[in-house]
Amino acid sequence: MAFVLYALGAVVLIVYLQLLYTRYRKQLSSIPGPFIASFSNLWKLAAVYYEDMPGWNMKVHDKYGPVVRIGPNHVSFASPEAFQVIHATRQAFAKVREYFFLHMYRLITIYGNQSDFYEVGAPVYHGEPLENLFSLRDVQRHATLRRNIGGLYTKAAVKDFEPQVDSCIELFMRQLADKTRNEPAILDMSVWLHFFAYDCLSEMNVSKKLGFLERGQDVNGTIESADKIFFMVGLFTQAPILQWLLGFLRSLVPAEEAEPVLKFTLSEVEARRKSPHNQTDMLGRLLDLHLEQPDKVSITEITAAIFINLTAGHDVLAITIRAIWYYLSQNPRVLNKLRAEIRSASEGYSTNAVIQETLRVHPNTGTIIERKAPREGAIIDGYHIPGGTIVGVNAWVLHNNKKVYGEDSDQFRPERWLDATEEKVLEMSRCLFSFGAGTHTCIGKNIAMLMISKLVMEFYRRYDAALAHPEQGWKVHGSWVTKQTGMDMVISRL
Ligand code: HEM
Repeated sequence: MAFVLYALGAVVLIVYLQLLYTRYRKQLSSIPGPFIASFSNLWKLAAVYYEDMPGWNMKVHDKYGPVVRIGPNHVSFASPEAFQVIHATRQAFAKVREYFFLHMYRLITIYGNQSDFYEVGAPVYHGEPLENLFSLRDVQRHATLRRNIGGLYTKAAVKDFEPQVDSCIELFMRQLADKTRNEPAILDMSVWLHFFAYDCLSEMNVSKKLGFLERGQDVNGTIESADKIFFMVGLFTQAPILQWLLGFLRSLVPAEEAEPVLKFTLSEVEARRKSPHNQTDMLGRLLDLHLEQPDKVSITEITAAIFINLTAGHDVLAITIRAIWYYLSQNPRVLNKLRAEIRSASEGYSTNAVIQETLRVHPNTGTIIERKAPREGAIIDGYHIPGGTIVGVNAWVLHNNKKVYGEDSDQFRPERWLDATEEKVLEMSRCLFSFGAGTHTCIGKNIAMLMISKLVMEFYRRYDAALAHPEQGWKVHGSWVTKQTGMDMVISRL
């Protein structure tokens, strides 16, 4: 009995000392923020659990200023200057990767203050993480892979994928024509636009649609299971002990069983290697590169690239497309301008402004994008940040900066991109964080822009979309990603 009491006492003492150490950790204790965040990850966990991280993150910056401690070892920054230092320059900070001792440390403590966010981007396949551009935290390996395959993602290169995009738009338009044959139809566009994004991405990567548009439903629950993974990852990566638990749970089921997209990718790569044919899609291009220079890209890297293209791309694409539909339905003035441009078949300048402004008002990531302060530490916005601290900027916070975007930064106004001076446009573009920044800028940006601009032009040439229940608005799930649901819209022919 006495032994149990001693043991309990020891645990309580360790936890108490741990709390004190975490709360008053040298240098971070002077950074303002919610009290609970100074010694636990509960603030971050709750913000994600209640699906309002963008709102909570903006509020704490309004309350505490441009530098806020949002976790024991996590600091959120708001200023464009901090954004440049942490994310956007050549010397920007690295993605989070743990040192061995810290890894051990977080396993034995419930307050562990490091997280290894990007670990989750690589499913463990045959005992090894399937490392890809998103998950790679080794700066050198990331740079080499990006150099080797980056040529396939340039604006010029992705133009070759136009036939795939056209075939998906055609199918989508056929479905809409069918549904609106006799009268306007009410469709949940949060779902239909996701079907388009996913089918189109799959067609571009492996010349195969997943069947969402054809059948008008979430085939094999693929989107539902992706949603669950995104939610779990968003939540569990907020606290190290949960992240460890997530890793453990994931290790119980073979990755290709738990992640249908991995299973699909593996079978597509294998089938194409067995019977190669000249397919103008991303897989074909990657295999050509492998045949020409096998040392440049391995089959494992090709598999990983297709896997991450499909998983990293569909959800964020759908988020941007939904936001365009939503904001256009709320802003007839902008929609009329856009239509006039579409009718006159002009350059697409205001289409770009609409897309740009949508990416600004509704960024796809809802949390800070985590980076690690270098070993020697850094001075950011007047604070000395010790090495190893997790730092980052939340796009929702940055995009609401009134000095950069004006007093009406909370309004959807694409004209801000058209009327501003060249200098101002440059400043606003430099702070646009929706596609990430620096060496980790989204490699799929040109693919996304091609798909989005073509769909916008085709849809609004033929249809109108108005919220069926404008008083309800939509539901934004502000977690790691900022997915929207509940977008019943009346679709009518023009
Ligand atoms: C509107 C659509 C998209 C948005 C807003 C978007 C956003 C982002 C963001 C914010 C990052 C940086 C993440 C970080 O640093 O943690 C990123 C990286 C990435 N994205 Fe996208 N993305 C989009 C579409 C796509 C598509 C279509 C693909 C694939 C074809 C793709 C593939 C990737 C990959 C592979 C990375 C990792 C790049 C690297 O670190 O080198 N994305 N994306």
